[in-house]
Amino acid sequence: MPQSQGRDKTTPTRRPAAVNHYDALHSGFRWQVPDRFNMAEVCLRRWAAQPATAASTAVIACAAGQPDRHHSYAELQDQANRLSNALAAMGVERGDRVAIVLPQRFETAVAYMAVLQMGAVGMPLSQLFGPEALEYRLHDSEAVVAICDASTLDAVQSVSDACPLLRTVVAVGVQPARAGALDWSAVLAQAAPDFALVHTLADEAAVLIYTSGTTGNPKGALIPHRALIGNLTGFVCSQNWFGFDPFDAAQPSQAVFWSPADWAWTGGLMDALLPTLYFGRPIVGYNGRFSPQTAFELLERHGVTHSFLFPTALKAMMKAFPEPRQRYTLRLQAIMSAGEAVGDAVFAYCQQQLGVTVNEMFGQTEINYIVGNCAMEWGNAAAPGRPKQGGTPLGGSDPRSGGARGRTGWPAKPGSMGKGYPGHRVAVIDDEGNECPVGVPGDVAVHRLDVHGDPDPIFFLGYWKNEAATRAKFTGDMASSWCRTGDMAVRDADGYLWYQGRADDVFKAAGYRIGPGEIENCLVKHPAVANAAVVPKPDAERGAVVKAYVVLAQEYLTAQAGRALGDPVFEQALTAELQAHVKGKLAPYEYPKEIEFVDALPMTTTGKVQRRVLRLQEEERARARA
Ligand SMILES: Nc1ncnc2c1ncn2[C@@H]1O[C@H](COP(=O)(O)OP(=O)(O)OP(=O)(O)O)[C@@H](O)[C@H]1O
Repeated sequence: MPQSQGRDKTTPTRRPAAVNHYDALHSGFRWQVPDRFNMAEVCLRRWAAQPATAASTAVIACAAGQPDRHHSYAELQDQANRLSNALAAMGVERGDRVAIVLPQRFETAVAYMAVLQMGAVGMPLSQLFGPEALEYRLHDSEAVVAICDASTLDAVQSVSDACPLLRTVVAVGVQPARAGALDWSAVLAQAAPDFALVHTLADEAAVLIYTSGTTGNPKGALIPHRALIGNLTGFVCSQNWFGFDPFDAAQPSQAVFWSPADWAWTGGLMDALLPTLYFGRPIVGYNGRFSPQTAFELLERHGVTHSFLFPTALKAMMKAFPEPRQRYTLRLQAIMSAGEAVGDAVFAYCQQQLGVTVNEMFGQTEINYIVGNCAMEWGNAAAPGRPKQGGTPLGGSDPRSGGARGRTGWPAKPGSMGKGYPGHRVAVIDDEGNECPVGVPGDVAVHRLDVHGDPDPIFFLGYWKNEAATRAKFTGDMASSWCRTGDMAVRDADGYLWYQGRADDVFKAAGYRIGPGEIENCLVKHPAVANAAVVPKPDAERGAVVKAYVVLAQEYLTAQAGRALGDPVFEQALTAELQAHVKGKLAPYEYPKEIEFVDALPMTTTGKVQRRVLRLQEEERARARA
């Protein structure tokens, strides 16, 4: 699997002439987006319909202290059909929002497939959300049904009165059944096992995903079915992403996928769960808390070959297990990382300690998979344990044909987030919407039309009930203009983008533009530092000075023999050491004039540092000082 008979004709299959470099990949690529397209058709129905693939594993469900459970594509389809029928009986119609408030478990995959195949709109909500966050999203989205489990039922029920349109709550695995909630097993047992998929328009809404709220109030981004097609060049261009040519029936894959990214987040849903099912492979779903040890245990136990590991997870793994292969046997072939800048410390760790060139990706909920590296070097002997690969479906020389070996994509530059993936016209633009010259920072933007003038399918449909915010995202007419990401980058002479920070996080100190990412990355390279966040501290003379909030690595603290945080001598010495460390590596004006040691940084549920919270704290403190 995947088999040729299961291959859908809707995805980017065109092979340009054999080429060996980025420009040709880019210009040779044409989108093929059908009028009608449903994510559940390509992620599930085509596999479940074929005897050869129906019995293969779709989800490996794991939870601490419980045996692993393998669920096949056939089982996934059967359960999804039953749930679709049940939801229809509850009055759910095409276009209605269904909240899926579940962790990584088999039923979560069932819920998405059921909702998608009936043309309703899935709304992922994290199990980590408290009542306030849930109420905001359930109310704003006007969801009619919420599907929960024991980890989320109380919180959802506590706000259901405040969400008058929420008619039904379904509870997975909650025994005894709770008043006011329908029991999942009973609901599915009573429902019919056949369901006819709704052939949605490619442009029709599939999921409503609220952004993580790193920079402000979360906005609901409405994502159409076609966005999965838009993501595909990213998936297949990512370095050895699926470890096989997904369009080559003669090369069955052994790829196994796992990501700690919550399936309720764009990264977990659109970059892990759905693409794994799209390629007919098994995904490990771990229902439990992330820890570096759990991560390595899962990678080893399931022989995970492909993982989306966001930078916060990788940093924690790097600090806890600097040499993991001394303890764990890993089969990793590909790591994608996104959500925050990867930085060269983590990049080096992946290459040297995990044996994989990390493929950094950049995107956002609204336009998900737009920039990245494509470091495929077919027949690359430097990558231990990596099987021989097929050619990229987007073109490129194929080593099996005896043609030229070497790069088919574009190699990763450590610290850079890569180039625009084929099919997406990506640029760095200024305030007026003009492309910035090489080396000049600007806003990363994607054009609605690709290099051929065809609409790029990756785009969201707009923000839910927020036309003003939708319009503000574009430089002009929504159908034919640039869409700003709100993230700053510079482009180098080779066309690689170097992340500078969110427009909101970049600040000026003593007249210099400071992008926090570079300084944070430098701090994390010091063995004492587990994580860091850099923000401006208001300063009467210089406007602002660079301030770093630092979380120390547990291993470092343990080795300090009695010296600890709170001891001013220890803190002063360490501050001076960290300042010298940054001064030795970056521009003189970039070193943090002030360092504050903290136990933890404010994070979103998706594992991103909320610099905004720290910045506001600094502003408040400055007001109090004045
Ligand atoms: N490779 C990367 N390097 C640096 N930052 C990245 C990278 N990939 C993604 N990001 C950051 O993540 C953002 C996308 O995250 P997401 O869509 O989850 O919402 P959010 O921006 O965190 O939430 P909100 O819009 O509510 O503040 C990007 O805009 C960018 O700031």
